[in-house]
Amino acid sequence: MACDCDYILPRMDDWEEHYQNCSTIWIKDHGIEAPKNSDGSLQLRNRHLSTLQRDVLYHLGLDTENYDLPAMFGDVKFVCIGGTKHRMKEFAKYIAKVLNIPDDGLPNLTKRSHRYAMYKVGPILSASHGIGIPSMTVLLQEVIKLLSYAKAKDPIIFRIGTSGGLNILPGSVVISSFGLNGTLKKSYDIPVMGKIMEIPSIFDKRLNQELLYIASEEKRFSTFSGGTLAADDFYQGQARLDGPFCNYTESDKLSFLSVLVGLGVKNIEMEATAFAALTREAGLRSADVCVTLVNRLEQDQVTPSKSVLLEWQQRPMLIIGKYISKYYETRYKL
Ligand SMILES: O=P(O)(O)O[C@@H]1C[C@H](O)[C@@H](CO)O1
Ligand SMILES: O=c1cc[nH]c(=O)[nH]1
Repeated sequence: MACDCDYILPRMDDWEEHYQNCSTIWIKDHGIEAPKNSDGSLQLRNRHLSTLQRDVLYHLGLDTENYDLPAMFGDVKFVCIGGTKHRMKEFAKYIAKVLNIPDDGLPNLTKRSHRYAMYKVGPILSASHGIGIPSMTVLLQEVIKLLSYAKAKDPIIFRIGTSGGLNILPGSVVISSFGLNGTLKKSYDIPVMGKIMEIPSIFDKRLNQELLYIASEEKRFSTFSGGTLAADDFYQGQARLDGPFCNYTESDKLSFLSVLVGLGVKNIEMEATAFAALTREAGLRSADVCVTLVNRLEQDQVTPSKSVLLEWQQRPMLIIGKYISKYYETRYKL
């Protein structure tokens, strides 16, 4: 198939075929080669793992000896993660309806660990990750190992989250094009043995554009593509004035937020950098799709009612649900 990497929007029908066949897409989007096996399963680049007789995925409550991971998870094509157990169960129920798959009561597959929640509906895995980068990366790294051991083929992973918006109407959705850390760098910086390891935090451009295209059909709310500040804190880390500590002024806050706007940042949450960085390192295509709960240029507190918040949290689910059903429609011509 001829390579035509610059198309995105008009030819949605052959996207999957194109991804499978065009080896330059990943490199174009990420600047590195995807570490994948020839069958599309993830290749773990850690030679120490081969010395383990069994690998215990401690926080998932699963391991490679007592569970047949290829039989349990080998068919996974899409993984969706998000902060809360409730949201991820709702997503599992929603996607079961969209794909017309019985949901078998949705047992929590991580119940032996009591840490996160994970549900499986056909080829879709839905897992909660808690708040912030450390909690999310533990879940994500164990899911990456799980997908690799299961030999899942070319999986795609989404985060469906909530955030504070910058200059956009609350209830709008942002699909992150890059993650910015608290020092305004496009990287996930993690101390490893006394030194900072920096990993770029740029999202897959093509997936971002496809999701934006799909979201543009939705008329009840607006969706934007833009940068996302991944703060290490909900309060001072996000320039809020309503935390228990604060030694800056409202004008400091507003000038910081306008610096962010000038850098193309559309929203603030607490995971985007690490999510972009680790999925890119793993060769996993990913997108971070978050609804905004508040316009941070106007207020700090999250004040909408519970029912409004729950309705807004369904918006990223709608976009991802449409993407997934489009994937199966185009593949199986449903
Ligand atoms: O996926 P969620 O809604 O948990 O993402 C954001 C970022 C933090 O984890 C949390 C803070 O309220 O919400
Ligand atoms: O303002 C917000 C709202 C949700 N989540 C965040 O991290 N920040």
